Amino acid sequence: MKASYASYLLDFKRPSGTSRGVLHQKETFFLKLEEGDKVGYGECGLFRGLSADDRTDYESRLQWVCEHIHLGLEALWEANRAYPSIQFGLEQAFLSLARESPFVLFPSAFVNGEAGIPINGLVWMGDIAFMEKQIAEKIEAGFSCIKLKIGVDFEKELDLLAKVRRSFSKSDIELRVDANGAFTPDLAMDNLKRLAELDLHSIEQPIKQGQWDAMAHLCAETPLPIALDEELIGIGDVTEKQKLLQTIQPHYIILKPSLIGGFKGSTEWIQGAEKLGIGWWVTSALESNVGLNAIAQWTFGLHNPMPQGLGTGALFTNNIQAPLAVEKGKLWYTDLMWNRKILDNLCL
Ligand SMILES: O=C(O)CCC(=O)c1ccccc1C(=O)O
Repeated sequence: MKASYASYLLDFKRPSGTSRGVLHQKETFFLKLEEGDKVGYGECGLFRGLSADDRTDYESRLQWVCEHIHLGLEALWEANRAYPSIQFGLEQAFLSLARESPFVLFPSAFVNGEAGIPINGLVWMGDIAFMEKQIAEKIEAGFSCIKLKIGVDFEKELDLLAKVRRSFSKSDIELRVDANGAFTPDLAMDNLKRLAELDLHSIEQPIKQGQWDAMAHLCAETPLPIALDEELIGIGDVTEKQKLLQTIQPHYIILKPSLIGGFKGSTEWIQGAEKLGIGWWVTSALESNVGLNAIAQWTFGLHNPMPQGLGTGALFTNNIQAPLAVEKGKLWYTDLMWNRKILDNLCL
C-alpha cells in the first residue's frame, strides 16, 4: 500500500468572524492511500489555533504516518493519540480505500439522496446589521434552527435575539447561541438568565474551557441548557472523558470529529454521554467537502433527530466539488458528481 499527503488552503468566500478572529483561509491536509487500482481519500482537518494537534511537528508526523502506513489503521490510530485530525484522516482514508466508491463511506438513504440531515443555519459574527441579514436569509432558506455566534456586544446581541423572538416563537425557530468562551465566570450566570428569557435552545461554551468547577456550577444552576464544545478538545483518554462528563454534567456535548479523534474518538464521547443522559450533536469544523462528506455520512447513521452543525461546505471558493448541498434546512447528497481534479493535482 502506498500513502501520501498534501496540504491545501481553502479560501473563504467572505472573511468569517469567529471568536478566534476573522478567518480568510483555512489550512487542511489530504491523505491518499493506493493499493492496486483502488484509492482512498481522507482529510486531516487541522485547525490552527484550536486543535490540540496544532504543533510544529504536524507535517513531519503526517510524513511518518505515510511511511508507516503498513502498520494499519488500529496501530496508527493508537500511535497518533496526540493528533486527533490525523486519526480522523486515517479512519476516512482506510474506509474509503475499502469501499467500492472512495466517497461512499457509509452506504445509506442519505447517500442515495432519499433523506437529508437537519442542520442549523450558521450566523457568523459581525456587526448587528450583518447578523440580522444572515438570520433573515436563513429563515427565508427554510432553516428552523439557527445558531448565532455571540460574545462581541452582548446587549446588542440580546436585542437582536429578542427581535427575532418577536416574529418567531420557539416552535417556529429554534435558536442556539455559541459564546465560544466569551463570558467570564462571574458574569456568566447573569447572562445565561437573560438569554433564557428569550426561549433559546442552548448555549455553547459560555465560559472558556479548562474551568471545570466553574462550568459544573453553571451547568447545575443555569436556566438555559449548556453545550460543551472546546471543552472536549485535547481530552483523548476514555477515563478522562468520563471524568469530565461526570464532573461538569453538561446538558449537551458537541462532537467535532476532526478535533476529537474522528469516528472512534467521537463514539467514545457519545457512549460516555449516553450513560449519563447527556445529549449531543455533531458539527463540522471547516473541513473541505472530503471531511464534511465523511462526517455527514457517519452522522446520518447515528439517527440523532436533532439539527446537526454541518452547514459549512459552501463557505469556500475553492472547495473540492462534491454532491453535498444544503436545501430547506437540511444537508443532502445530490446526484452531482465529485470532481477530483484538485485532489489529483495535489500530487498526493
Ligand atoms: O456548529 C456549526 O454549525 C458549525 C461549526 C462551527 O460553528 C465551528 C466551525 C469551526 C470552528 C468552530 C466552530 C464553532 O462551533 O465555534
